Amino acid sequence: MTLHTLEAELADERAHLAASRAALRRMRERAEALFVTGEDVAGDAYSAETLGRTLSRRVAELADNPNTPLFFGRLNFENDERYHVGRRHVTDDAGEPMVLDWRAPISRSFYRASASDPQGVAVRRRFGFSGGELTSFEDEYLGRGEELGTASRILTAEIERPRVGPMRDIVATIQPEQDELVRAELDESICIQGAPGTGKTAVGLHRAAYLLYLHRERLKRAGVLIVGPNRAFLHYIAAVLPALGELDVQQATVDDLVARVPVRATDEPAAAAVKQDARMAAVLANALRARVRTPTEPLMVPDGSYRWRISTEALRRIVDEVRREAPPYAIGRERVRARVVAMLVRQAEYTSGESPSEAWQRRMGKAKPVVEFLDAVWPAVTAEQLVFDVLCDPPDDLLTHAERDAIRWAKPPRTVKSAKWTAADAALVDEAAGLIDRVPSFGHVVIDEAQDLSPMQCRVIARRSEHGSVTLLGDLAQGTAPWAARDWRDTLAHLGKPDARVVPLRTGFRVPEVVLDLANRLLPALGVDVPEAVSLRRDGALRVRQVTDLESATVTAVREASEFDGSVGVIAADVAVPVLAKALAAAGVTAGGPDDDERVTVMPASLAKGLEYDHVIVVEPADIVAAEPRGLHRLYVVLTRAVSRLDVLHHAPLPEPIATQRQ
Ligand SMILES: Nc1ncnc2c1ncn2[C@@H]1O[C@H](COP(=O)(O)OP(=O)(O)OP(=O)(O)O)[C@@H](O)[C@H]1O
Repeated sequence: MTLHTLEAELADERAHLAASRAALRRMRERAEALFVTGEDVAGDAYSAETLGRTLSRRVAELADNPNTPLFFGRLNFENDERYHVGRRHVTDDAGEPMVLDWRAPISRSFYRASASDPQGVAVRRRFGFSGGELTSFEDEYLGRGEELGTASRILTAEIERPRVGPMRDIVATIQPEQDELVRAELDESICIQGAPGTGKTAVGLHRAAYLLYLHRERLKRAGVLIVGPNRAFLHYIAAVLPALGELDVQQATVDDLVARVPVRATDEPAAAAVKQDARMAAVLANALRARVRTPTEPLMVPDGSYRWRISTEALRRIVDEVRREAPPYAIGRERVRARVVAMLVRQAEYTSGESPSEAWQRRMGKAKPVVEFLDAVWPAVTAEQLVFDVLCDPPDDLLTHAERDAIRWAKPPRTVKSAKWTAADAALVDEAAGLIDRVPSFGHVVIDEAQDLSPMQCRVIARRSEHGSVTLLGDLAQGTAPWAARDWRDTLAHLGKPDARVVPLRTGFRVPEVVLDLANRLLPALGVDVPEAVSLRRDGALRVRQVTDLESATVTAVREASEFDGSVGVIAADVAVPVLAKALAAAGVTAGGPDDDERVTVMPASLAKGLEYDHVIVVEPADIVAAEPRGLHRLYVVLTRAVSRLDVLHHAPLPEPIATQRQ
């Protein structure tokens, strides 16, 4: 292409961008006008409110961010059809498409077409932007067998771009192996095993956006949930889905999901290990089942001049039947009540020849002898009470003596209300609540950093995805919890999705090759069978230095790092964080904590999972390793947070696997 035609093409594309922006503005104005008149057209207050909410959401979805390009690609098909591909549909006043949503079926070829399978695409064009300004483009003549693949300059620039602030979407550069996962069917549950920086989180979030686009009504009703390991992580990913126009997604940690009791205590490791074990589900189920008693006497219900009677035998049959049906406990109680009332109805009909009224039936259901009977054979119980009783005196059916001792309350609280629950107790209470009543299920749940979920935490999520599907994201090598998974099949079984496909992702988009080489030296010591990531990035820098004074070396390293663009993360053992933060403050460096959006962050190693910084300064790896039983796994997580440069500062000798060069 000559310079002249190149300039002319750029000018055309810029004109299309401007026209698309104007069209989007008009779409928004129309939505706003509808929003204003919505109240007049809706028949009643309720519909007005629902319509108002839908329209105001629509207005919000059509917001245009001047720094985010409206389109990032173009497809020219062999049949001369031409489409721009972007973050959302934009149509002109006549309803003709100006930009196609990246999730539309036609857009799929933007991600999947290749020289060997052009899918009817003659030319694929990628656009380069700088701050919302269209600055360049790159053409691939797939129809002629030409393709750039990962050699694309625009892809490389996007991957190597300095990071600032929260995570961004990757719609412009989703890779074919990622796209296959993003566009998997709603009914399919998938587990993605990927080394650090292979785009698992990105894929999970884009899959959520894709499914919402394709199954909007169904998922709006049931909901989509993203589960992340902690608040800092949720904060980091929070902007991705709204940037893709998806505002209706709930984000939570497992602790948020089970927050029906306040957490005011922590468990000893031995107690936590037992409480997080899957057997606790059976312990609770057995304890609940044991509350149901076999009726031993007949039931007499006085009713005016009558006195109805149900024999012990008939009552037994009712209770046994409901037991066999095994509904949630509270529903079981109501079923027994309903069947008792049905027997009373039959007796009344037989005696009077008439069907008793519904009011009579309600009255019978609440009659004192009926309630006393229910309280005796199928007593009502709360989830809190059930767990309280189990922890006061753990039953001996499934746990060993030592395990029972580990979880037994040393000093039992006087009442359920005064109990000091731990995080693991909260999951037990949630389990109990799930045994007692039905839990509404989300349509789709994305679970990030899933390798750290305990069996009981998996069950918390399983209850909320029973009628939906899941996308499980994780890396067995990054498992730091005592109960971290060693085999995805176990996690999937606890999640109730044993047949989910386990798919590996291997191409690393974050961590430069030199840094990955260092981190990969830890892999053989981690005891898990996972493939190493292969980095796409040949740039980046690694410095490993032994220093005499860690604090002053950290201050110097932060100053040096601040010379470059992008974020700086100082990661150290949790106990060292206050000391380092103080040293930085004393030196006049502004640094934030996990929840701030400062350019420099001092991050405890235990919260670094899932995050990334352009420049990472790891302080004293030996302390990070020594701080916890799975310290080497933690170090692997920490070393793989760097996007461009990694400084390792140590005073003590480096941990063995990274002290020696790999052969
Ligand atoms: N196709 C892509 N194009 C551009 N950037 C990408 C692509 N895929 C991933 N990235 C970038 O690579 C980085 C790592 O992605 P992400 O956090 O999703 O990886 P991850 O596998 O979840 O990592 P970890 O296991 O460390 O949590 C992010 O900055 C993301 O934007």
